[in-house]
Amino acid sequence: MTGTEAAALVLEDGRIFRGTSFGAVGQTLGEAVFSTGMTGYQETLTDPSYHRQIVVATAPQIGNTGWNSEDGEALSAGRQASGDSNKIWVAGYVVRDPARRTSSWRATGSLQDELVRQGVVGIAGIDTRALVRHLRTRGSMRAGVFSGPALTDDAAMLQAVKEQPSMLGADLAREVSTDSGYVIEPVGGEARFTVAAIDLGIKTNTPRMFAQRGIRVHVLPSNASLEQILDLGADGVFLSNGPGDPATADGAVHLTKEVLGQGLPLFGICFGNQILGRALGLETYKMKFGHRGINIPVIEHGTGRIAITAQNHGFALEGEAGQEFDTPFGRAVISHTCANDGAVEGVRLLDNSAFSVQYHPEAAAGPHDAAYLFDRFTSLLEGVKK
Ligand SMILES: NC(=O)CC[C@H](N)C(=O)O
Repeated sequence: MTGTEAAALVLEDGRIFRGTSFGAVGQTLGEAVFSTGMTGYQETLTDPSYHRQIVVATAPQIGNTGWNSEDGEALSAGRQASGDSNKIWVAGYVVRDPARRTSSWRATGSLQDELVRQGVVGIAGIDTRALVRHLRTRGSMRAGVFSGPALTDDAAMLQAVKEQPSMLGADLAREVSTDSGYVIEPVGGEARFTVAAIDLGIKTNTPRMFAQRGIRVHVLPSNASLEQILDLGADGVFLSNGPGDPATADGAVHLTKEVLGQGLPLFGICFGNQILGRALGLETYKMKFGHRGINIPVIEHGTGRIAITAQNHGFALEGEAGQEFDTPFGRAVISHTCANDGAVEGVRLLDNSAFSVQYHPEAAAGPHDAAYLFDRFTSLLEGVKK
C-alpha cells in the first residue's frame, strides 16, 4: 500500500516527477541511481553501499514478498548496541507500483510499514521508465523526494536538492563501518584460517561465505591498522564493498599497500577492488550512471569465461581489458571487464597473491556464478600457510 500524500521527486537538472508518498512522509536528499534487479529489494535497501543514494527500481512491481527477518545485508549495523542488520541504508526509494498485499511465508510485515518504521521517505506511482531513460541520458545526479509538509514550491525544493554535496568526493565508508571489531566464527567449529576483513560497508553475506569455508573472520573498522591485522595473526586480508568515492579512501589505500608489502594474501570486492586498484597505481573515475543490478555480464580475461554478476557501483578503475602493468608489488593485470561497456571489473597481481572484483560474488541478491572466487581465496590461504 502507498500513502495518500502527494509527493515529488526533484532532480538537480530541474526535472520533476510527481506521484504519491511511499513509506515515510517528509523529505530526503541523495544521488538518484537506478537498479535493474527484478528481485532482492530487501538486500538492496539494506546494503550499506547505497548510503546517501535514492534508489529507483526499474522493476515495476516492488514489495510483493514484504519484509523478513533474514535478508538484511547491513551486517555491522546489526552488531552495534541497538542495531539491526535490517537497517535500511538507502536515502530514499522510488518505485512504480508497490504491492497492495504481502505474500510470503517468510514475511514479518510489509515493505511500506518497514519504510515508515525506519523513517525512509519514498515515492510511488511515477513513470520509472521515463525516469531511468532520463538518468541513462543525463547520468546519475543529485535529487530529493518531498511529500506532505515538505512538498513546497518547485524552486525551493530544487534549491534544497542543489545544496547537498555531490557523490563525487564523498568520503562515506567511516559513516557505515563498525565502531569496534567483532568476530564471525566458521560454520562447524575449527577455523582453518583467519581473515581480517576491513569494514568499509561490509554486507552480511560476505563473512557467511568465508565462514562456510572454515574461515574465522575478524571484521575491523575502516581505520584499522596493519598492527591490528598482524596482532590477530591473520592469514589474509579482505577489503569490503562500501559507499562513496574511492578517490577519498586514502587511509584504506595506504593500509592496502602495507598489507601487500607484507605479502599477505588479499581479496577485495567492489569498493575493495577500487582500493586495491589504487594501491597498484590505477586511477578511479565516476561513471555516468554506473552498474546496479543482478544480471550484469563480466568477462574474465585469460579464460574468456563470462559470469553473470550482481553489481552496485557508480565509480570504476581506469584500464583496458587484459592490460598488464608494473607495480611496486610486482606485475599486475586488468583481469575482468564488463561485457556491456568494457568497464574494469577486476584486477590482480600476476602471482595471484592479491585479487579483487568490482562485482559481488557474495551475491545477495543475485546469481552465484562468481562464488568460486571465495574458493580461490581459500586455496590461496592454504598455499601460503603450507
Ligand atoms: N558497492 C560498492 O562497493 C560501491 C563502491 C563505490 N561506492 C561505487 O559506487 O563505485
